[in-house]
Amino acid sequence: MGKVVVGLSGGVDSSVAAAALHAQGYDVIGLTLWLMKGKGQCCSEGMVDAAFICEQLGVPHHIVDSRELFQKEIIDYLVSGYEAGITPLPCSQCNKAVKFSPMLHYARETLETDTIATGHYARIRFSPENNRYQLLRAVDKNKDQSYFLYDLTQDVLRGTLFPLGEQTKAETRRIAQEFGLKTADKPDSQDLCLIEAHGTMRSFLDKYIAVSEGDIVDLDGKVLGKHSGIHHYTIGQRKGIGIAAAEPLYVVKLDPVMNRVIVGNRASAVSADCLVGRMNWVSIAEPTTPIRAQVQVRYRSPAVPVNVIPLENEQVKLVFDEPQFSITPGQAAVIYEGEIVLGGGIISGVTP
Ligand SMILES: Nc1ncnc2c1ncn2[C@@H]1O[C@H](COP(=O)(O)OP(=O)(O)OP(=O)(O)O)[C@@H](O)[C@H]1O
Repeated sequence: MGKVVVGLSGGVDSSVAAAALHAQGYDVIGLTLWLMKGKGQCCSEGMVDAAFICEQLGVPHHIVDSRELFQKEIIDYLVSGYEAGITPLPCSQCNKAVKFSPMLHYARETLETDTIATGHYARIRFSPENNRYQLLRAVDKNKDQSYFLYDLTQDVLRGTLFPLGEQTKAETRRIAQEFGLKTADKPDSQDLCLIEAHGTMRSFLDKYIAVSEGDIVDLDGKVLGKHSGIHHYTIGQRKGIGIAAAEPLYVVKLDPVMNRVIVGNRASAVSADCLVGRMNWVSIAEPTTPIRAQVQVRYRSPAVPVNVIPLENEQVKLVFDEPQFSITPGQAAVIYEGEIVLGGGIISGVTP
């Protein structure tokens, strides 16, 4: 069956991915990327649990110190994004720049194999019609992580296995019990790994970004109150604005130049279209004419019907059938056709 390098976080999903491939006859090698200092997944606790799983399976375990890469690609990216008034999405960036490509590189250079695997819930299949590896949603729609994987390249998809893509999370837990894995009852991670390590996004960002008080204003520029730094806010946010008003107020814009948070009613936080940059076309070649599709603008948002208009420089314009609430620069817009991820990119702005 050949050799496969399995990315082990120390959680139940990657443990089951490794155990299942091992049971199928693969030569499994566990690989844990050390991403941050501190306890928790991706950190010291995760490394120890991953080592335990490898010992249980009787397979080698490698640890690669990736803290510098994580700092540069994720922490610096987050901090500069929040300073600039956007709400960056770290997970897709981490998958692309910290996990998949570096893991595949390590597998090729050090372990002499072209195949890696992770415990992500998504599916990959080869389409002979257009000669591309396609990315699909997982069978378990509640666990589907395809949204975070839209930025993977054909080279990475060709070399990647997702052993959990066809099963539900409940089945994964049951299989973990059957294999008697130490991680079988380990709770699911609830949040971003960074947040689990730092408490809240706010406390994480406060370590890096100085408090800088400014005005909260309405759409006409009238000052309604004070904020303690635009990085504490995100588009569409309603709670925690701290201003009494006749109707609920939402954050509709963050202005880093004037250091202002702009708020308005719900109708003003709705957009008919948006621009998306840094597009990566996954399952199809870059289209040259508009296409009909569905788009997901946040991880937990439903996919909604959209016209996708290709523009120059890896950009598209999305025109929603129904205006969408809280389109947030920095988040990913992932374009689907049913189960298939056509492509995705980063929301760069909305048309006022
Ligand atoms: N530090 C790491 N080193 C190597 N692989 C990792 C690491 N963190 C995550 N992965 C891989 O990415 C997959 C998805 O990671 P994610 O952070 O979404 O965790 P998860 O869905 O809770 O999975 P798990 O239960 O395996 O932690 C994991 O199943 C694992 O294969």
